[in-house]
Amino acid sequence: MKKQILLIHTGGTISMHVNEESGAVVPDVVNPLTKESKKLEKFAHISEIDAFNLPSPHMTPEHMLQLRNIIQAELVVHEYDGVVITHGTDTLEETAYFLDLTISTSVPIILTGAMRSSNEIGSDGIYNLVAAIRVACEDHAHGQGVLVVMNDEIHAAANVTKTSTSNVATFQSPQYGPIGLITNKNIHFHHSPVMREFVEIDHLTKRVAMLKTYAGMEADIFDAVRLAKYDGVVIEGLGQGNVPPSIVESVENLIQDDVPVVVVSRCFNGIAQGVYGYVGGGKMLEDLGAIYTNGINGQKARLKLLVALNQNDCSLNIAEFFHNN
Ligand SMILES: NC(=O)C[C@H](N)C(=O)O
Repeated sequence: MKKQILLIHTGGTISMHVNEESGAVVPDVVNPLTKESKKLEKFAHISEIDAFNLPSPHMTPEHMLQLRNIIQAELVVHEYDGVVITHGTDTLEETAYFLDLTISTSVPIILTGAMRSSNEIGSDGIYNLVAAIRVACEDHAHGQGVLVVMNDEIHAAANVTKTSTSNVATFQSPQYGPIGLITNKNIHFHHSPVMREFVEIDHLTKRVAMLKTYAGMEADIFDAVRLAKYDGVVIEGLGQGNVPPSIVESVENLIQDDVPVVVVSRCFNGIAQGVYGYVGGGKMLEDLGAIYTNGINGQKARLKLLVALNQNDCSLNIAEFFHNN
């Protein structure tokens, strides 16, 4: 029997075309994917919702929360076997992770997108969408958390990241690899995320800033963040999570103001940790009260801190929440 899939569109290149006069890739008034319904019905019964039509750099955490609310409400009213979301690829990993942290369901939720718009040669949109629908129909996809399906691979939301500006194989999970792959005939899951996290939120009033460190960084940028009264700060540190000595005092000031400071690495791979005891070394920052975490990238650590700061019941200890992942 055909499965029931909820398909939610949010925009992105998968819903755009190249304007022949200007050569620019632009959003369509009518989503080109709506013309593809017949192709999709071969794989599942599809119910469609046009949530947004946004290039993904226009997505905000508020849109992500709206999307989460749509999904929660739909899953209460209908017995869907899976949910597929089309999304721009620039911030797709952020929406995927936000939904992963804030929706508690075993129903598969799959995000997909395209690197080439609907009328470009080698357009990958409809191909990825069909693959995502096939994965959403799979029994093995249940209970795996939010997944990203692109270019014949299945990735867990916490690990996946966009690695190339334009290559169709852009989505990779540097630490752990994909959790499954898709062939013409089959969907192969070969491992599962070991843990799931869930935070109940219904508002986003607290703000989190993220700063990337670099050789010779000066303190004034940090001080501007402190003056702007952000509620939390994520630092993309160097190597294992170290920072230039010039900013140590500013970090200390933030921590003394009770602003949680989470340190990740600007490295593509590996885990930031308090190892070095020199000025600005991770051990020193940890002793000052900076929070280290297990290998999520900066943009995801930022969302995780945002979600933690905006939790409904304040029961979550922020440092523990980061240490556990
Ligand atoms: N391939 C894409 O979808 C990129 C586009 N700029 C977006 O994120 O909306």
